[in-house]
Amino acid sequence: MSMIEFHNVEKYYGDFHALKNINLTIEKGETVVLIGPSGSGKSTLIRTVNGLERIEQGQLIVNGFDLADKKTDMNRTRKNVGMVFQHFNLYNNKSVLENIMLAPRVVLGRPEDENKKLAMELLEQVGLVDKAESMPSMLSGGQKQRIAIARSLAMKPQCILFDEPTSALDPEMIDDVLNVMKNIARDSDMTMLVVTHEMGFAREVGDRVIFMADGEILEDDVKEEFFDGQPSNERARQFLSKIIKH
Ligand SMILES: Nc1ncnc2c1ncn2[C@@H]1O[C@H](COP(=O)(O)OP(=O)(O)OP(=O)(O)O)[C@@H](O)[C@H]1O
Repeated sequence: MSMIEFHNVEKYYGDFHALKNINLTIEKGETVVLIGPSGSGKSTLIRTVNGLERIEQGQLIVNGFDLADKKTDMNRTRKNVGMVFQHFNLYNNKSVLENIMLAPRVVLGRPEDENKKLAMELLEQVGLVDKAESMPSMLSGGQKQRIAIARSLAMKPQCILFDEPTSALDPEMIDDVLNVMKNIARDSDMTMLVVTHEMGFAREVGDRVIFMADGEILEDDVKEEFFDGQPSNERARQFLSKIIKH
């Protein structure tokens, strides 16, 4: 069974056609990078995978559950699908440790000692053990994002969605976050779907690169084909030459 399957998916915002005939299969353990110009539908696509956006037509199967089916229990589906946002979305009135422990405690009922042990291990993994008792307001953007990643991992999801995780960060923070993501891609069998403009990340750890424009997927290539060959789509070629130049 694949992790994510889009079959002829359509999504509208009122009259605006945001996703057009999306067909896409992502296998378990794959790291897929989604790129494209602003407004092309990348966020919309990624947000359909954990039900933050509902689809109007077609079929979207995530870990065996059909998200277009109103009877599907979205809470159950979401347990398996983590998400990391551009703006971190930490709970500002809770400590770093509490941010990481909250969902596993409430949603999974994980026992407190086991929950804390895993949270500390994850803090170690993202290099922030010394911040366990800090409040989010005391952290830099890069540190907040690494905590947001640890919080997502604490649910032990099978799939994790990243929506421009480094776009809101100062340049010197970006590598710390990308390195955490690279380690996850290398060391875990988690499926990762990543919207990013960081082509170094895509080249290094992506398995596939998908290019979207105007709500459509115009390219879906293994990364060697995308970067070392030339994307066959003209718009993808232009986009790539523009972002690689900058
Ligand atoms: N809730 C909404 N209501 C109406 N239109 C929306 C809504 N969300 C997104 N859109 C529109 O859908 C289109 C796709 O938006 P989306 O955020 O998915 O693009 P994107 O490729 O992620 O862009 P960016 O790189 O700028 O984040 C845009 O034209 C946007 O204005």
